[in-house]
Parts: sequence; structure tokens; C-alpha cells
Amino acid sequence: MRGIVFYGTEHIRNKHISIFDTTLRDGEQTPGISLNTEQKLNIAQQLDKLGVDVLEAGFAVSTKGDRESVQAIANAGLSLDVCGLARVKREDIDACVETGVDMIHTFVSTSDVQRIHTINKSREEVLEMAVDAVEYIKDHDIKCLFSAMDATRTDFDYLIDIYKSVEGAGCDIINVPDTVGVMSPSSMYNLISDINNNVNIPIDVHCHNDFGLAVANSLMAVEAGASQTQVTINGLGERAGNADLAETAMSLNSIYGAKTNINTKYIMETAKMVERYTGINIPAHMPIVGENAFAHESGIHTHGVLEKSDTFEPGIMTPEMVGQNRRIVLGKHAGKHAIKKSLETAGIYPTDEQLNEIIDNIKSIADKGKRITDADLYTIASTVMGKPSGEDAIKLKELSVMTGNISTPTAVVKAVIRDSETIASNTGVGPVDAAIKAVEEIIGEYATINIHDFRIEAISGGSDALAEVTIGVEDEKGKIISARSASADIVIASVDALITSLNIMLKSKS
Ligand SMILES: CC(=O)SCCNC(=O)CCNC(=O)[C@H](O)C(C)(C)COP(=O)(O)OP(=O)(O)OC[C@H]1O[C@@H](n2cnc3c(N)ncnc32)[C@H](O)[C@@H]1OP(=O)(O)O
Ligand SMILES: CC(C)C(=O)C(=O)O
Ligand SMILES: [Mg+2]
Repeated sequence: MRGIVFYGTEHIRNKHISIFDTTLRDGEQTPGISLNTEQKLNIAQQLDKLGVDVLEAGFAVSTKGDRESVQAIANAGLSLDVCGLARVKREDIDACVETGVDMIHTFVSTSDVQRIHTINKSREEVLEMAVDAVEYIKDHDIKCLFSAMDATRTDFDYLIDIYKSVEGAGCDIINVPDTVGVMSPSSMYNLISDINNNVNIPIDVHCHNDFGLAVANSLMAVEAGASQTQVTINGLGERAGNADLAETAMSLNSIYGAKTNINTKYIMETAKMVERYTGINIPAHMPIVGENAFAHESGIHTHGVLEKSDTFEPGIMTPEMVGQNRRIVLGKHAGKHAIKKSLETAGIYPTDEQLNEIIDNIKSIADKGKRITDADLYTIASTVMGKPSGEDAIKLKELSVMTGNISTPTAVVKAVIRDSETIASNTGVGPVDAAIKAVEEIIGEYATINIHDFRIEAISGGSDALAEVTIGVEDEKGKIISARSASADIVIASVDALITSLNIMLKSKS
């Protein structure tokens, strides 16, 4: 049942749209990001697995490192086309050619504001430079993509002049960049339709997100006839970034019914890899890949979702399709259906009266602004139901850490696990990391630790503040088990929260 989603866009249905990923070029232009060759190669291999058609690997002339990365990716035997960026300069094009790329993306400013204030050339000179660059690329028998930079602020007649000239010079595909993200969706539709009426080669679009319209503008460009869109993982890129790959590809796939080569089940894994390498966190509410994209807390929603997920999810896009998990979160807005289900999943069956008391307890904790962890839920339930929650499998006996400016942070953990005493030590980037790794070491044969989230908050002010740590550990089935602990010692709070969630995990396994 697709409701009204195809209304007026039937012409895109089943049309193949090529996905051009520029995470390693425009994405890396995000202020503060620099990826090394190994990271770029790993991302390139992941993007190949994801099914991207063209990958812009970098700007070869810009640094030695970029040249090496582009070369390594071009020679990695990937199935996608590897593209390198070049100004309309032979030196830049030569640098790309030497790396062995399949495609060269050459660009020049065409808007008056950029032409006058950045390259200081007349319109005629820019046109000549563009044609010369395209001819030079084609002399090397390499696919050529030409971008009229700042196309969306360029005089239309001149823009058409330049696109027709590069087409005449043998260019394979033209790109229409909305370099500073100023288009509205309907203006983008009209512009691409008009360009499409004037050229006979494929059209690609590159939209920036200054007004949050990058994905909408890319989709309108496709509606108007563009056959390729430029995107980045997690929407990275200059300023507010570029159109996000996941949002663009999933909209094309699920809303329009268009065809892309994207293997959507790898979307989440790719987003997480790029998050890890770049250090730019994915916001919780980001569509598709955000932690909350398929999470439900409100009672009315969770009740519906537990009955049938389509009630409060798009339905045409499920978490499974994109490698995500659906989560039911307990908190201020939770209702009895969700709380009952969460307890039943752990084998806890309260009476209606007990359930009401558990709900009251949860709501009063949540009203104080606290998150409800699994550990809170089970503690409340065992108190209300008067049943001990069972013996913990892991009992911490000793924890010691050594840290300082000249010593590597090291932790030693001693614990009794299912009646046998174990001791382990490990090092880390800080004392908390070292302690968590030492726990990982002792627990190794019983469970795999996959920490999904980790939050530290100071409860009071001052250097003697209580640190509150909330930890979420993912089990083998993708279920996240959360627990919280507070202590004046941040390492003790972290280890305690971790061991509490592991004990819940082990109880549910036995
Ligand atoms: C919208 C975009 O994303 S475009 C891509 C932007 N990406 C980057 O700039 C990242 C990598 N860039 C770099 O490492 C450097 O800017 C380089 C190596 C390319 C050039 O560095 P520099 O020679 O130090 O010049 P600088 O960056 O200060 O200025 C840009 C130069 O390129 C020229 N230029 C800019 N665009 C073009 C173009 N498309 N074609 C030809 N020349 C161009 C400018 O006129 C200026 O030349 P000038 O030095 O003769 O005045
Ligand atoms: C190089 C070009 C396509 C670019 O990144 C832009 O115009 O934003
Ligand atoms: Mg850009």
C-alpha cells in the first residue's frame, strides 16, 4: 500500500539513477577533517560494497597524500568508476591522469561573483579554459565530467553557452552544482528542465545544504531529468555539507520507486565507518542512520508499532532495509503496552496491578528528567513484584587504574564470573578506556562487548561532582541493554554501569 507517494512522479518510477559519492573529496573538505590513505581506501572499498556508481577519490594536485590516496583507490580493483578532481588546468589534469583514474571531474567558476573575485577571468577566457580542459582530458581517452561551479548563480544564457561548448568538446556528462546551496526545489526543477532542453548529454547535480534543501533539490533535479546525483555519507561537505547519500538513495528507492545500484542494507555500516574515521558524530535525529530514526518512546506510537510497525514508520522503508534496528525506548512518554512488552521479553510477567505500579515508578523517575535504563526497569519490577532479580553472574572484586602524563593509562580488574575468579589488565587512551578494555578481557569467553552508547554527565558542580555514566551494550541479536551508575570516581561509575548491563545480558542468555 503506497498511498499517494507516486502522485505526479510516475515518470521516475524504475528509472536508473547513478549515485556519485564525493565523501572523500567534498566530504573531506568539511572543516577539520583529514583522512589518511588507509582510511580512504577502507571507505572506498565500503562504498564499492554499498554499490556506489562513481567515487570521487580526491583532488590529486592538492597534496602528496591526496595524490597517493587517489592512486591507491584507482588501483584497488574496485567495480565502481574512480574519479579525480581537477581545476581547468593541465597541471591538475596531469596529476589525475598519473593516478590512473577512470574519470576526471574538471570545474571552473562561471558565476560573475566567483569569476571576478576568485579567478579574475573574462567570460570568454573561462569558456576557452573549460573547452581546453575537456579536450585535454578526452585526448587521454578518460571519461570527463564538467562542472560549471556556482551554476545556480550563473547567467542562464552564458551557462548554456558553456555547457554546449563542453558538450561539443566531447564531455561525457555535465554537472550542475548549487555551490552555495541557494536553490529552492521548484527553481531547481525549472533550471534542470531548461538545461535538459538545451543539451544532449547526461546531467549530474551537486547540491549543498546551506538551507537544508540539498536532498530536496537533488530529488527535484532528478524529477526534471538529471540522471546522476552527487552525495556524501552523513551529508558531510563544505559548510553545511552536501546531499546525504542515505536520504537521497532511500528517497529515490522508496518514495519514487526509482532504481539505484545501492545495496541499502550496508547504509548503516557505511555511515558508522565514516563517523568513526571523521570524528563527526551522526545526530540522533538524523534520518535513516540516526540513533532515533527507528526508535519509539511515546505510548501511542509504541502501542501501534508493536502491533504493526507501519503504523508509525514509513513502511516503504524499514530498519532492516538499511541495516538499522528498531528500538522501543522507555521514558516519560512510555505507555503500558511498551513497558509490558519490555518486561515480557525478559521473562517478567507482572499482574495488571503490579504493572500499573511499575508504570507509576517509571513515570516518576522520568519526570525528574532521567532516562530509564533496562537496569532501572528490572530493579523497579523486582521491587514491585517482591521477587529478587536473581544472582549476578559477574561480581567485581577489585579495580585499580594507573594514569598520568608520562605513563600509559593501565587498568587491572579482578572479578568472580560464575564462581571462578579472573584477573586481567589492559591499557587504553585514558583510564576509562583502559578499565573497559580490562573488563572486555575478563568477560571474553562469556559475551562479546559491543558498546553502543556511552554518556558521562556531571550531576553536581565542582571537582568533587558525582559522575553519572549511562552505558548501552548491544547483544548478538542487536538488542541494546542499558544501565546507569553514579560515583565520584568516573572509572568506577563506568565499570559498574558496564558490569550491570553485562549481568542483565548474561541473565537473559541463561
Ligand atoms: C567548490 C569546491 O569545492 S572547489 C574545490 C575546493 N577544494 C579545495 O580547494 C581543496 C584543495 N585545495 C588546495 O589544496 C589548494 O587550494 C590548491 C592546491 C588547489 C591551490 O592552492 P594555491 O596555489 O595555494 O592557491 P589558493 O588555494 O590560495 O587559490 C586558488 C587558486 O586556484 C585558482 N583557481 C580556482 N579555481 C580554479 C579553476 N577552476 N580553474 C583554474 N584555476 C582555479 C585561483 O584563481 C587561485 O589561483 P592564483 O593562485 O593564481 O590566484
Ligand atoms: C567542485 C564543485 C562541483 C563543488 O564542489 C561545488 O561547486 O560545490
Ligand atoms: Mg561542493
